[in-house]
Order: sequence, then C-alpha cells, then structure tokens
Amino acid sequence: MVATLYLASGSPRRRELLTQIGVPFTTLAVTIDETPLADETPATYVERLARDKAAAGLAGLAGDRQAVVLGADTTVALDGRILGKPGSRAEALAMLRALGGRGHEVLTAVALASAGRCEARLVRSRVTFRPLAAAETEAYWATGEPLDKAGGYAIQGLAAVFVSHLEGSYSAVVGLPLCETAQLLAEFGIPCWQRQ
Ligand SMILES: Cc1cn([C@H]2C[C@H](O)[C@@H](COP(=O)(O)OP(=O)(O)OP(=O)(O)O)O2)c(=O)[nH]c1=O
Repeated sequence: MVATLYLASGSPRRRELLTQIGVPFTTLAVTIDETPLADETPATYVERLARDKAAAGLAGLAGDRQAVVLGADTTVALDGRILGKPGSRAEALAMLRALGGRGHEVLTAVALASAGRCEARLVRSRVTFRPLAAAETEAYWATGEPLDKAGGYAIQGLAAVFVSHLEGSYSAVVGLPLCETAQLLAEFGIPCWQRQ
C-alpha cells in the first residue's frame, strides 16, 4: 500500500512543482519559527527549517502510521549571509541592490518525515544577476512580486530578466528540487508519475 503524502507548505509554487511530477498529496498548514539561530550557516538553517516543517506537519496528524509529510525551505545566501523574504520596500531594494551584477547561492532543502523517520536533501544552486539599475529595482518592487520570495525575487516570474546565468536546479530555486524530491519520495515508497 502506497503511503499518504502530505505537503506541509503554504507555498503555491511547491504545490505546482509537486503536481508537475505526478504525485498526489494533501496540503497541511504549518507554522514554525523561521528565525535563524546565532551563527547558523545558510545550509544548516534551510535543512533545519525543512525538517521542522515536516515534523510539525506529522505532529498535527496525531499518529497516522501511513502518513509521509514533506517540508521544504528555500533561502538566498550572499557571502554567507541569509537573505530571507524582505519585510519592507527598503529591505527588498537593499537585497536587490546587493544581488545585482554578481552571483549568489540559492539553497533549498526538502525533508520527508514519517513515524520514526526523517530524512532531508540539500540542493545548492548558483544564480547570477546582470547589473540592475535603481529605477529597475524600484519598478520590480512595485509589481508586488518580491514580497513573499526569499532574496526578494522570483526566477519563475518577472525577475527572469535579471538572471544571466544559472548553475544547479531550476526547480530548487523556485522552491522544490524535483530530481532530489522524487528520489527521496521513492525511498519512502512513493512513486512519481502517478497521474499526469
Ligand atoms: C529565490 C526564489 C524563491 N522563491 C520562493 C520559494 C519559497 O516559496 C519562498 C521562500 O520561502 P520559504 O520559507 O522557503 O517558503 P514559504 O514560506 O513560501 O512556504 P512554506 O509554507 O513552504 O514555508 O521564496 C521563488 O518563488 N522564486 C525564487 O526565484
């Protein structure tokens, strides 16, 4: 019997990506504390959050032995500094100014939790932005797109015109590394391509 998969995420991107690979799931709402710990590296941070989201989702299912819960987290790292979702216009403009004309890392972790088991994969991608003019970053902020995105941009959206180079996993930058997610799901007995 195939386990029941739950997606512990409010992200529409993650729902679309998981649907893309033909895996049926039910969405769960979870709330966790996303504050980085003192001296936490971006890699440790994203993996901890992905695991916390999966564990919080599983805890809410109260002993369902068939349940497998997927949690994921994405963050942008610039010179080892974590750039999360901008909380204000000023913060978004500062992030975009810092990202323009150079490369940065996007880290996404995916975690699966079931009764007595939790495993995670971390995927690093490198994204390079062409130089950005101040007027452009202001116009981009005005579109509303930066607000709920790590690093204040969406590669799958209007910010695609900023990206001169990508090395790594496109789906991971958007929010869920599909190759690694499919491999992890298979380890938990959940196949992809179940429905098109
Ligand atoms: C860099 C980048 C991030 N993002 C998004 C992916 C994530 O939704 C978001 C990072 O925030 P997360 O905290 O990873 O996720 P979330 O709060 O949106 O959803 P969840 O409920 O699963 O915690 O940034 C893009 O959509 N495109 C991009 O190019």
